[in-house]
Amino acid sequence: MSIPAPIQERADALRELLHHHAHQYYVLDAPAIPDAEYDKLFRELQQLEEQYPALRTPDSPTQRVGGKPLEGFAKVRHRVPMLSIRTETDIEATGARNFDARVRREMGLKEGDPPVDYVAELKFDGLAISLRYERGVLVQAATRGDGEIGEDVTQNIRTIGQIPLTLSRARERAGGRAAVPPVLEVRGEVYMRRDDFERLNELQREKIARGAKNEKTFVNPRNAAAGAVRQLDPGIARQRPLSFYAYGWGEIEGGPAFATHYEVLQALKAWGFPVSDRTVLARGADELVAYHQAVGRDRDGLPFDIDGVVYKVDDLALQKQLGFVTREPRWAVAHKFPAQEQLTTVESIDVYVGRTGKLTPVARLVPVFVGGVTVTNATLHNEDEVHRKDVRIGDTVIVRRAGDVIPEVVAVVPERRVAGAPVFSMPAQCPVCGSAAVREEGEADHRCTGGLFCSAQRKHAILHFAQRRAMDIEGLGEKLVDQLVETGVIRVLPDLYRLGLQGLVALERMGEKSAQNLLAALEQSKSTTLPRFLYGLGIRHVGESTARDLARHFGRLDPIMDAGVEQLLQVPDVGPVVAESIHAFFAQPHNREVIEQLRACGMHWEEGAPAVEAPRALAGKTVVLTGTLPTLSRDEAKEMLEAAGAKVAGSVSKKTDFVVAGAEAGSKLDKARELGVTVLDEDGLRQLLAGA
Ligand SMILES: NC(=O)c1ccc[n+]([C@@H]2O[C@H](COP(=O)([O-])OP(=O)(O)OC[C@H]3O[C@@H](n4cnc5c(N)ncnc54)[C@H](O)[C@@H]3O)[C@@H](O)[C@H]2O)c1
Ligand SMILES: [Zn+2]
Repeated sequence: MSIPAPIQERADALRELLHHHAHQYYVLDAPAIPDAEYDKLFRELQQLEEQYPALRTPDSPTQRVGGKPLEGFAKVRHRVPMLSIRTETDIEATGARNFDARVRREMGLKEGDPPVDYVAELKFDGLAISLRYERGVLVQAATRGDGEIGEDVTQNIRTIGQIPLTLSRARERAGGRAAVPPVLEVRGEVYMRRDDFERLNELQREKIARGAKNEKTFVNPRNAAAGAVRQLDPGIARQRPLSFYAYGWGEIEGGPAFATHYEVLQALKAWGFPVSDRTVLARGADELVAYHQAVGRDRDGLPFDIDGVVYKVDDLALQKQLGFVTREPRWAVAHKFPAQEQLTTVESIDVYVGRTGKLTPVARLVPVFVGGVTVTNATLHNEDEVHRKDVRIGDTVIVRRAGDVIPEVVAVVPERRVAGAPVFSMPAQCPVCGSAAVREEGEADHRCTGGLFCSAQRKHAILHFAQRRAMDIEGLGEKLVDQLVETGVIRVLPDLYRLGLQGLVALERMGEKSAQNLLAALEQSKSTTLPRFLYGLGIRHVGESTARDLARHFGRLDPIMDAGVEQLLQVPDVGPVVAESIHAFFAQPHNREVIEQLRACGMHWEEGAPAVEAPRALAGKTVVLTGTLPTLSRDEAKEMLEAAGAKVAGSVSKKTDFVVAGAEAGSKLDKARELGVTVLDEDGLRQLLAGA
């Protein structure tokens, strides 16, 4: 049959594309598209080749396993090849039934003949490894590579705690039948748990934030695991938390004879390998279907990623009889679940304002089915994340949803970017209320500064204002605030003081008595103190003690509202971050308006004169600490001294006023004596401070 030119062209294009992506995935551990996308292209080529067998070339991706070994690793020739597994459609039930039907046909079983026994296993999403033990000792670990030749990764694999370096002979000694064979190749999956993965990426993000070059975050646990195993530097591999499950074997020489796959797995367990407790015996297609469904239900709750389940014929003689096709055994099949990563398009990048005023960029997506649910948006965390991933409107992106983790944009597919797509920037104003949005130094998040006015923060602001340590409005709890805000009764804080009995009684679950009590509490709250009022405003970084300091320093509210950063810095314990935050808050006209309205509602407090700072007892004194004090730590002593106004210095000089010396004080004490500086012990220090 001759091949039509367009078909030939498409097949060539697919082969090239698949080669490219296989190289990215297997060799570089840097997949550029999600597996689901790769599988789609793969199936398309497979179908063309089935239709036109002449298209099938030995180097076609459909005829080969994995990728070439990476330069830099020694090569290992597998004595028993490491194969791939045929994937059944991910449509419910049919995957298992098709497989069972095929096996029965191959074996010449008829309807009414007994069901076939299978082992059902999880399909771990990691990296296949072959572990070679000679006389019970791990001598070599190799990746699958192209199935024939893998990479020697023994050094890296040795760092994985779950992989035994020597096989357990406990059973053997106990006279069990699981005597350790002189040669044993164990095959299994190296993977990374989801929590380990999240932690690793968190660390990576911190490193990048601190300016580390050549560091990156990982797209998914599989990618992180593969990257760690195929790492030329075992020092780095050691820092990556990896886990392992055994599910098969290669060469076995000597040792006990096994009749079934399941028996071998039990022996592997006895020799010290982790074997998943979700590995079960299943009889016939029905039990496979039930297994697929049960695992599908539990998938999100597993601590690691799986991309499906694997069914294997249990009887080893039958396995042999069924044999292999080019790259896959006929006695096993993978039955996949909906992919946890998919491609979709970013329709817009919106900025969401949280209840505490935090701005979060969110990608609105063309709806996509991923990890078993339809996802329409994904968090982009913060400005730096958007820039690091360089996500832009119109981009094709990989979205991941695994476990209960919220969907995330893991990467952009750069080749599919629309020309001229603008770089994303965070808005300078809060998209909800229009107040200035600021990002403090050393912080990743932008925040809305319109805390009192912003409707996104309304509930939070009211609850904060009402709490015991602020306005102390008894009876104004979370449920009531929700109701008041959601029904539109309260739009801004001062609306609280405009509540009437009738309006309140009209609310759900509000009796007349509690309404009266609330009104009384509100009335009472009008008479307050300046520190409570300041604290109640919910200015970022202004806790109760800063509110007290501000009130004491300025005496009245107006000068605080009008203070510049420099003036705010005069307040004890107010540093640049706090000063900026206070200044930004009062710079918002909306916030000032709300404060004016509150005053107009009758909110009042006693105002006083600005405090004259009482001079602190050790102001201007320089103190040096040396040696170990009996009860105070160095930090505690330093803190106490600084609170009393002293400067704590690192070395003794003529300018030193006191040296506080503990046990094992060294040269600093000698120097102090030499210069005639007063030396104190811990008691002396306490007396000095007490006098302060
Ligand atoms: N995103 C990309 O660009 C890209 C490129 C190439 C391949 N891929 C992905 O890689 C996979 C290709 O398939 P493959 O040939 O590597 O084989 P496979 O992953 O479909 O199946 C074989 C592998 O399954 C693993 N496995 C997990 N649990 C197992 C168990 N209980 N028993 C036996 N094996 C188990 C082993 O590592 C084995 O090598 C596909 O999922 C494909 O989407 C993606
Ligand atoms: Zn706002």
